[in-house]
Amino acid sequence: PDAAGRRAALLRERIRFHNHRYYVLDAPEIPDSEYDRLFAELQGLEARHPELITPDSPTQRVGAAPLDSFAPIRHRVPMISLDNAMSDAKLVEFHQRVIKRLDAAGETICYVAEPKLDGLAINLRYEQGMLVQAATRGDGATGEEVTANIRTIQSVPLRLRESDWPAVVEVRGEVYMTRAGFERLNREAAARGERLFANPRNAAAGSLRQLDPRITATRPLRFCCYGWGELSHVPETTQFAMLQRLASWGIPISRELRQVAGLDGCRTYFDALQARRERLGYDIDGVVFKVDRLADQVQLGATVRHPNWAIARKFPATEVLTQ
Ligand SMILES: NC(=O)n1nc(-c2ccco2)nc1N
Repeated sequence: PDAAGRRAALLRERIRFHNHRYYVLDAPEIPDSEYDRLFAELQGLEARHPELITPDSPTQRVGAAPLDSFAPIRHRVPMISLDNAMSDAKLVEFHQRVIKRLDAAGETICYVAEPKLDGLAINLRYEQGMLVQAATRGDGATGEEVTANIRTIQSVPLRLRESDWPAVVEVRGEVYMTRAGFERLNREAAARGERLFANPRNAAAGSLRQLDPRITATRPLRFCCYGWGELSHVPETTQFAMLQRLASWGIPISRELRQVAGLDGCRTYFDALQARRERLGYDIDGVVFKVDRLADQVQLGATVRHPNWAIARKFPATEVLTQ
């Protein structure tokens, strides 16, 4: 490609790097003014040479035409939901079932622990490293295609970093809104005399359900990965290592992700997150524990409704007193 093509490719790569630093790592390396200059230069170059525009260009995040409806998408791997443990006794029962099914009496099971985000579950499909499709969970078997809306979320990479990813990578995670983003959104809606959202989860769901991606683009949505769907091959042997790999490809994962040892490790993590619940900056309704070894997950399998290798240890419902 000629000089303009090379310059466009360089700008895309540098803007993608700085987007990752800012939106995924929350650790920008350059001031906003320099970022804006790079972005404006790429926009100018693409305006003069439209043939240089690529689907993964950072300028292609805001969709144009609104849709009439969302297309149905059948999940290659069903998106099943977590079973809930509403008490410590139920967590003990879950752990004892794991021990029994793995015939692991006397062994210490390693679990992966993370906050249970209160948003909505999404599947992101990447082919050859490019984001090609995004779908809601729906009923677990069939969801709705929301690709244009998901592309407006800055923390969702349009193209995976590195090049050691499998040909097909389906990323699963939660689209959510921080409390600060939710409160700013409602302040702006109130100033315009519009209806307010009841909570961040409804605001996130409502923003993704917009047929016009230009509206979604104005909403402060975030994405956090917690797992995966179809993978052409699985390059790691544990849940924790697999999530670190997804993070190396530019996918945001929870900074609260931890490996914990056995039932006591789960209890300690649960108590710690419950104590910090109000200071996280985003709504969680519990913590999730998953058996770390993928071979154990396969051996434990799943029922029609839930995996046998994961549990959501929920917080007691808080009494919300409506004024
Ligand atoms: N909502 C949430 O934070 N989830 N949901 C899962 C999940 C759902 C099915 C398997 O894993 N994991 C986490 N952290």
